[in-house]
Amino acid sequence: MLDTTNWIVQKFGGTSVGKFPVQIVDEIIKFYSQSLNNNVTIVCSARSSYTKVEGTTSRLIKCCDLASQELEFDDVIEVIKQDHIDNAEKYINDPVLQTRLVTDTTNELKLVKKYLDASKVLGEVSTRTTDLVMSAGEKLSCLFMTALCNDRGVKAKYVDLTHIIPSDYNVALLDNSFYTFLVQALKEKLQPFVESSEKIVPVFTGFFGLVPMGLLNGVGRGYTDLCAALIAVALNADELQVWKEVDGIFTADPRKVPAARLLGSVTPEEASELTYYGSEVIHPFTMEQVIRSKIPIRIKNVQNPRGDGTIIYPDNIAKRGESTPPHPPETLSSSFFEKKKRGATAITTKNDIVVMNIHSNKKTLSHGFLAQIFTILDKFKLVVDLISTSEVHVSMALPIPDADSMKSLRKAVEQLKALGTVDVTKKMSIVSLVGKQMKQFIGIAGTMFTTLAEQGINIEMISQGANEINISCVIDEIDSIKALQSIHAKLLDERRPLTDDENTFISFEHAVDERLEQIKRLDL
Ligand SMILES: Nc1ncnc2c1ncn2[C@@H]1O[C@H](COP(=O)(O)OP(=O)(O)O)[C@@H](O)[C@H]1O
Ligand SMILES: N[C@@H](CC(=O)OP(=O)(O)O)C(=O)O
Repeated sequence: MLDTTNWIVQKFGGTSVGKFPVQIVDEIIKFYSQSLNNNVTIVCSARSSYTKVEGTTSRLIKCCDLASQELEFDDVIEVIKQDHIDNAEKYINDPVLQTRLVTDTTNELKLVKKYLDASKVLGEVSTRTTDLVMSAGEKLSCLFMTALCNDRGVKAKYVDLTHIIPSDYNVALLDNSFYTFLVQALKEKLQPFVESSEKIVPVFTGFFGLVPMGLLNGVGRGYTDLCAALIAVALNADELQVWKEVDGIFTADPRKVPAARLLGSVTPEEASELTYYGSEVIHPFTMEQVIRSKIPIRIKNVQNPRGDGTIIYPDNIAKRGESTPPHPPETLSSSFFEKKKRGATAITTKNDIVVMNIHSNKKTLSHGFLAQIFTILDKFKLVVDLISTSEVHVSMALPIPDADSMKSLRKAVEQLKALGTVDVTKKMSIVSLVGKQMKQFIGIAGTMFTTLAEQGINIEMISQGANEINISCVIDEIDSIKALQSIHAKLLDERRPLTDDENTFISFEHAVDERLEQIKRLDL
């Protein structure tokens, strides 16, 4: 028998809560908890009415920046307050629930003001204060979603995770011992719901506490995915559902490549690479936690809740309760296990890339040369996405998405000039072809680069990722859409004629779903 707990964790992003709250309650939470009779836990991010960059988290971070410069931030808090009060008045019908929500919202923002007033006097906002201020985004969003559930006939209870990590808890790294500690703490928060005879949906703030080095440094934006993953682990959930405004993971960004196809399944490694190289699908730290507990992740669309979505699951690990894949039950068709995806899975681009070339002046030994370069980059907190080196020459692609990182780059270049000649090319883009099986597929890199040449696109730098599931190159940003569309047409469009190398190509897209279905039918 499959070992199920009947718990499902549903994570809703900030723009989904901002734009589709009623659909979330009526068509998603109600469907799973009432029609399918699952036990549902929901985890929400801070609301964004339009886009994440203009959303509540971004506004709260802005308040921290202003306070650290001893500038006024009250206007920004007022915008957040008004936005949430208007929202409460628009969606919550029950007057008691509405009044309570408005009061709770006002009180949370008073607290934010108190923290920031103190910081403004000091002219410094500590990482702890930044975390406390940011936590308000998820608190406001979850107070609202709890009220909305109760208003629409789904019994729900708000759970605040801001203080789940004790203030004296100290670690230098967010390693497995930290996550194990957090999962245990989450289990304690969940216990009353698990033991309750009444069905109550816990609404967890998608902000999991004040981490020792600060959440932005330790995890970064998009932390709610990780929070939801840890809750799924604590519940031993049957599935973690990440609800977005896209049907799942496509072979390319569907906004840029109209011919992109929805993928039935991808591996966690592929999902991580796609997210890192420009397709913001899921926070990369999320996967490790749930996969360790053998919990599948499903990406689904709030605007199309009955769609299958995309499942993220390893192709070499048995699901919970399932025998290990190398020894499949004999009744499973052997052809099923022989299916191999032979080509690329998806293509993505990442803009705002700067290419930096450094030619050594040969005054340092080659090993010292690289060490010094990285010491300088580290000092200015600059990240290197791709690198190619020879003894005296280094080419690097660095993501420089904003004015602050550009300032850091300029300072770094000044210091790097002591090592040799440095040149910098801005407005570049990384094109990455991702696929778990690509490493056995010899012609694929050749086809990718020939396609770019045919389109007259100049390649500045090439790198085949060390993990062998990613082939990347750097091109001019202006050519990125043309590159995406032409490589997609050659290597990912199913209607294209197969190349010689690909005549054994068999689609693997629904492999995980199929495998689970077959095993369920066997009633092991
Ligand atoms: N390969 C891809 N598959 C699916 N979406 C992609 C891909 N690459 C880029 N995207 C874009 O990522 C976005 C993710 O969805 P969205 O729900 O807007 O994110 P969020 O959860 O952060 O609000 C979509 O707008 C989509 O166009
Ligand atoms: N609100 C946070 C956390 C988050 O995960 O957001 P979202 O789920 O909307 O990407 C952020 O903006 O980074």
